[in-house]
Amino acid sequence: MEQGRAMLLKVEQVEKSYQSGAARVAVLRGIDLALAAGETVALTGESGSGKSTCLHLCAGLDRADAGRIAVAGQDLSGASDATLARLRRDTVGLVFQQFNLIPSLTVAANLAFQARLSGRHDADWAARLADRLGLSALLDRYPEQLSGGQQQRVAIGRTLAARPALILADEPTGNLDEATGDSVLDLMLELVAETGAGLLMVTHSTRLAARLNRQVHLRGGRLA
Ligand SMILES: Nc1ncnc2c1ncn2[C@@H]1O[C@H](COP(=O)(O)OP(=O)(O)OP(=O)(O)O)[C@@H](O)[C@H]1O
Repeated sequence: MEQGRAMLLKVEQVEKSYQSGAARVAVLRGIDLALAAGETVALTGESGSGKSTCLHLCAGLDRADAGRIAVAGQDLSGASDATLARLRRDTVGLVFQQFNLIPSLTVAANLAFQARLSGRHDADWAARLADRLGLSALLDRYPEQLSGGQQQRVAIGRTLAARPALILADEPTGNLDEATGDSVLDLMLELVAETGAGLLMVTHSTRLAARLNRQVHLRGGRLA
């Protein structure tokens, strides 16, 4: 599978544990994962199994205790904080459960924010995204004037607007009802296909997971 396809994300024997009181709790005990450009992978696992931890490490938001993670050929292990920040600005798009919208900016400005930072703002693409995400009538509103589901769609749009090579999404449709969640996932998959990005998406739903190219399951600190 690796031949001829650029590996966007390569995780090798990654370990991570947390201090809990006097004890050290091993959350990831040597996980391996490879994701190619254009590939969509669902990451499932019980609550507390380490899915968010895995995504945080891949985004360079936290560092692994052992093993190696490379994103678009960049090794994160020895990378400086500045390099990791640049990677998040230029290469990786994050959609987390907390939407982290900027309260003082309108929906339109929130949508454009990431793309502007990475120098990839494209007004036509942003307008198309807003339209497809059902946000066109809400562009002048502020985040506090939106429902949870609307905020989630802005968070998704903001990430896609910057056309990241790798999208890391933590339950991106978690706040949406089933029908809206389905249509937002449809759209995400369509846009991911259109931009050629790779997608690693955490979900609790086996039904949604089945719609991605591949499913990996985290159990006992290992991926299967
Ligand atoms: N910063 C931290 N300090 C200590 N323990 C942590 C920290 N972050 C996560 N943990 C613990 O690590 C384990 C894995 O957490 P994580 O959030 O990665 O799981 P998850 O699979 O994403 O769970 P959920 O599906 O409930 O979001 C949990 O037991 C959690 O309590």
